Amino acid sequence: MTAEFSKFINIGERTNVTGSAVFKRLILNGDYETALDVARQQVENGAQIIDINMDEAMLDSVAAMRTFLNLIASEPDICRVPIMIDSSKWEVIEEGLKCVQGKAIVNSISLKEGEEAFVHHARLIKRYGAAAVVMAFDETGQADTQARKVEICQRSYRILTEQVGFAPEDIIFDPNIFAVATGIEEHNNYAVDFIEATRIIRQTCPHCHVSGGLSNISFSFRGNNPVREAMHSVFLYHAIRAGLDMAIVNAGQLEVYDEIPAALREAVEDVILNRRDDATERLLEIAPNYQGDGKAAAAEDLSWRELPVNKRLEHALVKGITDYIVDDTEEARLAAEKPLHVIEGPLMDGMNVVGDLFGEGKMFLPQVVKSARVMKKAVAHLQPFIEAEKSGDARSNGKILLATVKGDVHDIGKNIVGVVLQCNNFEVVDMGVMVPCAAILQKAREEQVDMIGLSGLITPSLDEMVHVAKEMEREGFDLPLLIGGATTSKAHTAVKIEQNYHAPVAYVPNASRAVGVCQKLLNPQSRAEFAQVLSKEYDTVREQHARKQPRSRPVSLQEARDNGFVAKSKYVPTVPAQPGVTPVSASISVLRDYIDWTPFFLTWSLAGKFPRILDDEVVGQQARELYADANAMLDKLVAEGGLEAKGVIGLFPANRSGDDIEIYDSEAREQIIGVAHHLRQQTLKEKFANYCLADFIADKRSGVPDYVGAFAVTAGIGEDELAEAYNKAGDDYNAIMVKAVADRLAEAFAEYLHQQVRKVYWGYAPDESLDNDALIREKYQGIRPAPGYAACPEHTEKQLIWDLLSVEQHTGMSLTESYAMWPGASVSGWYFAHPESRYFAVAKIQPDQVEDYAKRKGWELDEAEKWLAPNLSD
Ligand SMILES: C[S@@+](CC[C@H](N)C(=O)[O-])C[C@H]1O[C@@H](n2cnc3c(N)ncnc32)[C@H](O)[C@@H]1O
Repeated sequence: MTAEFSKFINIGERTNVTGSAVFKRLILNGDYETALDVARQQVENGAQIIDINMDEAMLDSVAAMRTFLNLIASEPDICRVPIMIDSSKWEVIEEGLKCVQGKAIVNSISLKEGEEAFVHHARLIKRYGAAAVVMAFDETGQADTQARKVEICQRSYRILTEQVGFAPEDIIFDPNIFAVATGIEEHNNYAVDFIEATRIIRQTCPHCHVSGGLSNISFSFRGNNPVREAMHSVFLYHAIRAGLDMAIVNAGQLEVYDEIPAALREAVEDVILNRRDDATERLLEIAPNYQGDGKAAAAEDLSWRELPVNKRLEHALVKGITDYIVDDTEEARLAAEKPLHVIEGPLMDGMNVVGDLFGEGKMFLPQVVKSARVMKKAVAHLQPFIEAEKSGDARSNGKILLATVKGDVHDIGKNIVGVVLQCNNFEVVDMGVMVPCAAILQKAREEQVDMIGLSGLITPSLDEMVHVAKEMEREGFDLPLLIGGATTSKAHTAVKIEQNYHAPVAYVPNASRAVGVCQKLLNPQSRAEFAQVLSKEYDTVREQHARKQPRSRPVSLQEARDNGFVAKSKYVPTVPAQPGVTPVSASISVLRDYIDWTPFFLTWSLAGKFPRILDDEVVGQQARELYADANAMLDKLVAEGGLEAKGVIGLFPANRSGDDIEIYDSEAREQIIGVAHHLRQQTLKEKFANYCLADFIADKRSGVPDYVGAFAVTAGIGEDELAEAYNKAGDDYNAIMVKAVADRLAEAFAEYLHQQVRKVYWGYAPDESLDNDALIREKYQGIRPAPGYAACPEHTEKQLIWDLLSVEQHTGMSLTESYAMWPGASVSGWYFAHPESRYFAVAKIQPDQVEDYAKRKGWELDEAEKWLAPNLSD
């Protein structure tokens, strides 16, 4: 169940004029800006694909689709998820396909109008490299029974794969979710028909996907959301097990399966699984009880204290309660033959329950980390007794070495993985951050570990991981290798790492996957089988990668420059009120008001936008607890110190020279004190410019005096020491929490300082008045692009900021050999004041630009290729 649930993809449904009255009104009124917010909110709320539908009689649907998709294309925080172009009109779909830059999904095609039209549309979709939703619909109508659903999908599959040459992994069947409990007897088996058909389709049509529109199932309970949500959860619970791997859902409206009151769950399950003839009547009977706040609030319940000690230990572990753990552990020790038996018995049993619940999606990451804290406390209590008896160590599932690679300092994700593995009885040897390859390999030998896990956040770490894999091969290692971290991906693992090392290499996208992967790789029976699955999967990824058409046509650097950004408005740059370099500091009590909390919850794998996440049906309770813990940590930091925020800014006369920005010592503009080198987008842009950050600064030939700013801030001075102290006390939870909070404070500092720069230090927007929400949405004039991010992806440019601002001297922040910033909780970047300046992605560049960039930087070509690797076409 773990794997099925964690692979399930939810598709956002709000950007659909037929399904959302709000979205329809916005589009009809031409308010595309606010409509974009609807799309953004969905992504922020965890949608992994967004469905866009403009089928409305009053609309020019073709034009509306084009306009909206083009706007989305320039919003990096929206277009990072795939787009599903949803229309019943082919011309709308085709227009959509022309606009979407990444891999699109067409929703939908079917055999409704016969084979010829179906094949024709499929061929066109294939030409665009898109995937397709294929409805279970044929010449005689929409499939309602299991047999018809299966028959139509299998027929479609044969036509698509055999006649059209459609990649099977690009086929998403929609076998029609219809409403149940309608009072019409023939409808009673609809959910079962869907679930069983899904099972057969997934078995008989290899590599295909199955999706559906979830809300249909509960249509007859409109107006009773608790019952609808329960129906959705129960249906998903069974359908996902049968092979449903995506669905159009409102992720915020799902009840946790295990939290559905038992009587309601049973009644709903009777309906969904068609278990009794009177199922509908029984559900109708009890449904009103759950309307409104049918679920009574739980008072603190200490009845678990009455349970036998083993069950109390389990309860404390599952609930993360440390209050009684030492007493309970002691009671268990006195009753046990040996102290070690308490660990191997009730404590491990309890942790297995935690592991299972987490694997099943019934527990969330922060809860698991809290469980680990309880476990550590119990083990710490037992340790002296174990040592006194010299009764040896408890047997673990295996020993895993974890390290953040050389040049990288980020470790929150790695630490979370470490804790989750420990919770599942793996022994973890954590080597920390910036660990050179040789040290990793030496330690692996010394400790005789069973597996090595590498982590990294910034793009240069990808190369370092390739290096480690090659060295493992050269030195004859045979251990499985795990790859994880924000910039790693299955594609990179398949294309760049796996082929360099003969033993299994597994890409682990998040902490919840780590346990399953490690278990499979460490069990001698399943290892070979899993290694085969992995290697097949990587073969497919490599094939797909090789087949992938370039998303858009490249243009020459000259053509790109000819289509550079030209300002629409007449803009006169403002002279900075306080030019030169200014060290700055801020107190944590000020910065906490500028925190953007949404990414904090994501760090802990809770998806949803703040503050709405606090009331979320699924994760709300967890989110509230986590938020309270973070604020308690902030209170403590304010009261006791321990964490310090320091920064420095610089505002300089500057002018553009080609794609470079020359930075001058003074208004005379004679002495260049630094040159910022920028990259230009190099794919064909029909409606937009080929952007380069230098375009936002006046050309030196224009004679217009312009300015650029730079900043570096950290809120991490002291974070490592604080985390270490928590670690020593066995409190992983707060060790991770202090870093997660420091990370938020650093971003808050960047936001706060940028505001001060606009209003005071540079002073080009003295009257700006924006609340924190507007600041987070970047509703202000100007941008602060950060080297390593999409508009300026080349990391070595941070060195110029360090030199111009004497960053190390003013703040203590340093750069590693991969240009990661230390402390980890740090942010740096440039300030641009131009009212039309914006973020964009440089994306893939061509050899002519690489050569030009190398020349400008004074580099050999291979050095340029190394640093620009993520932007080069393979
Ligand atoms: C990563 S978020 C950080 C702010 C967010 N509120 C937070 O607290 O995490 C946005 C920042 O990333 C950087 N950024 C985002 N997109 C970028 C792009 N395309 N190019 C350069 N920098 C970008 C900018 O510094 C921007 O202010």
